[in-house]
Amino acid sequence: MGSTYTISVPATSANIGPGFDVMGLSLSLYLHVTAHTSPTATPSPTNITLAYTGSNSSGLPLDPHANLITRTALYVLSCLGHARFPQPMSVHVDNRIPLGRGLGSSGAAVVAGVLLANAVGRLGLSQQRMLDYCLMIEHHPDNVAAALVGGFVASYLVDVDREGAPESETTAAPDTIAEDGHPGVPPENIGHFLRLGCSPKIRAVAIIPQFELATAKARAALPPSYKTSDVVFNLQRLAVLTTALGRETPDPWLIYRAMEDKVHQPYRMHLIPGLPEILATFNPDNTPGLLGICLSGAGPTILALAIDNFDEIAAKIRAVFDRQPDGGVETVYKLLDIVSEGATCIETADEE
Ligand SMILES: Nc1ncnc2c1ncn2[C@@H]1O[C@H](COP(=O)(O)OP(=O)(O)O)[C@@H](O)[C@H]1O
Ligand SMILES: N[C@@H](CCOP(=O)(O)O)C(=O)O
Repeated sequence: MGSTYTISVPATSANIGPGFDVMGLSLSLYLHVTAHTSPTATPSPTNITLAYTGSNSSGLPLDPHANLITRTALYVLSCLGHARFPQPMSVHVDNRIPLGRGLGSSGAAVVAGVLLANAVGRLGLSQQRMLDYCLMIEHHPDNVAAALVGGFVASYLVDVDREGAPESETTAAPDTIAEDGHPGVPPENIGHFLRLGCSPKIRAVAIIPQFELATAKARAALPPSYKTSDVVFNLQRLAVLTTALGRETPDPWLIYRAMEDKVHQPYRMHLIPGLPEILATFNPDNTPGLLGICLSGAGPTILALAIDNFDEIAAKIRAVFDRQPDGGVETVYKLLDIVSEGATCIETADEE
């Protein structure tokens, strides 16, 4: 008898201002992957037939060795001695997370691939071990940790020099890392995470420009070193932010200031028309309900955390994009919840 595996992975917003490569929030927008065993299908070198539906799939490769989800799954299986899927399977992807917008689409794809391998190969990997595999593909832990465990998550990689973690890449795209070759069996426990409190009153206003910005390009814009005062600026804010979002009644100005950043946003301004004005203009006094505003991940999406007046906040941010030169920047608005559940995988036995 065959089985069906249904995997859901949330989108994530990384950084939340000062927490570059550290913080992630999981959001109510999902990548869904369904895999059916096809016992009567002819075996193939990978045993995978891949198909996509939905709008966020154009241009994505259907070759199992090139596609980020199946490539990740094949990588995990190969580390554990399986050259391919144990039996022929049709894998169907319904992706609601827009690509290259700073909402963690690649992190979600990697997490889905690891969960898929774990399920079809009956590998019995712990959540911690799954994170190790994710980190061999996507070297910054913020998106994958939040997508895997859900909620408001802080994470770190162990020291690369002493404990063998993959070096945090600044220029390589997630896609190029695994295509370069097999990243190798991960060392144990290379990433650690902690779920933090987040008030249920907080919702996420996501303003998504209708252009893609590859994370690799936005990472390449960052400088090789930082001024001590800029690092201290971020550390001060990050320490406050970790607790400020969890208070039952969020303090808007405390959070607003705690979401400022001098480590990545200033260097990415030129890649997102409107970002300087958006960050400089709106605050809790002139925009009631607003708690804080930042670039989501590597951008170009803007993330505003808020407790009220969501549509008004969205309209103000969108108006800035509308006013940009050469006809403005088209945007889509999504009001998202911060979800406490991370990635899930459910197995059901097919009826005979
Ligand atoms: N569902 C998916 N299936 C296959 N590949 C995906 C999927 N989601 C993302 N990717 C890959 O990740 C790339 C986007 O990654 P990235 O530049 O890091 O942006 P994002 O901020 O969306 O994570 C896509 O161009 C694609 O190559
Ligand atoms: N910390 C990373 C986060 C990238 O997130 P994504 O959603 O844009 O892939 C960075 O800022 O580069």
